[in-house]
Amino acid sequence: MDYSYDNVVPNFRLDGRLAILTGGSGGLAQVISRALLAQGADVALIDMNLERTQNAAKELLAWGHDTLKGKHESPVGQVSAWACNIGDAESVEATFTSINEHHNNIADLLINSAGYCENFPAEEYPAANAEGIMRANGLGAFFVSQSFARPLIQNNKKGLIILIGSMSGTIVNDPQPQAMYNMSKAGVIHLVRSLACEWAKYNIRVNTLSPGYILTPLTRNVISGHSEMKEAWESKIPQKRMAEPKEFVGSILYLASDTASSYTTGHNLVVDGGYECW
Ligand SMILES: NC(=O)c1ccc[n+]([C@@H]2O[C@H](COP(=O)([O-])OP(=O)(O)OC[C@H]3O[C@@H](n4cnc5c(N)ncnc54)[C@H](O)[C@@H]3O)[C@@H](O)[C@H]2O)c1
Ligand SMILES: OC[C@@H](O)C(O)[C@H](O)CO
Repeated sequence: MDYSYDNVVPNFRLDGRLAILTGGSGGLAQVISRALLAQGADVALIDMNLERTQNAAKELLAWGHDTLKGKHESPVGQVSAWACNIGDAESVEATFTSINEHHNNIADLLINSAGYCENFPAEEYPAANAEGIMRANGLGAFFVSQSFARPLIQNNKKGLIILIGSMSGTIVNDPQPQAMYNMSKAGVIHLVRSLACEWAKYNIRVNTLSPGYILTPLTRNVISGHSEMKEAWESKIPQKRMAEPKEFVGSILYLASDTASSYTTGHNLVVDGGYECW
């Protein structure tokens, strides 16, 4: 047995890696992107609106230069910003090709954080909305995985995909009605299992990170003006509070690390303050 330091202690550095982070100007992405940069990765942010994404990229890089100076020997990574609707397969393919060309690398870490939630009673859910959310949250997760994996497979390079699911993929939230969001996230969790099995032979690991309630713009939309909603949610969480985005960084770095999670694929890592236990 090799008991050398490197064989025993996992390494969470991401030097030389090119990470693509969708939903790149969103609440969860703001902290995940900083963690990726801090660990040495180059980061390409994708979101719907170019200006917002460019602003997020500027803030990220400024944070990197202010905060990471002297923290590690490697220089602060490159950051880029891209506008793309992940529900549009052609646009996803073109964007991923441009990202790899721009960074002169093949992206080997994908974190799909793009997504949204909306509330309609199931019997009144408009068909166009149902299609829209399934396209973004469900098909979008598939399209970004395809465009990420193709060049890796062609170039025989290993890679890691983390699709952000939700506890809504395995439980039904209460009291807000969100059948299509729940269906989309259940789809993501099983998509991950399918891709993990198909792509293990290419050295591409695929996992889901499923958060519980996090304080971000997504949930603020739901609870703004409805403090009773937040109270109802928190009463059902054993830890009795919503999460902060920073509480997901450890899980992301665990799944992204080749040494810490080399034997983890097809997994749904639920981080929910204990919500699913009750
Ligand atoms: N906030 C929570 O409580 C919570 C809990 C569980 C899971 N999640 C999931 O975490 C992820 C991040 O959510 P967040 O809380 O940061 O929300 P957020 O609204 O702050 O960020 C989501 C981002 O995704 C982008 N986006 C939406 N549809 C897109 C599309 N079709 N193409 C490209 N970008 C798109 C939005 O513009 C937004 O910037 C989502 O997938 C969400 O479903 C959130
Ligand atoms: O289940 C937690 C999240 O997916 C999300 O915050 C919620 O479902 C929004 O209503």
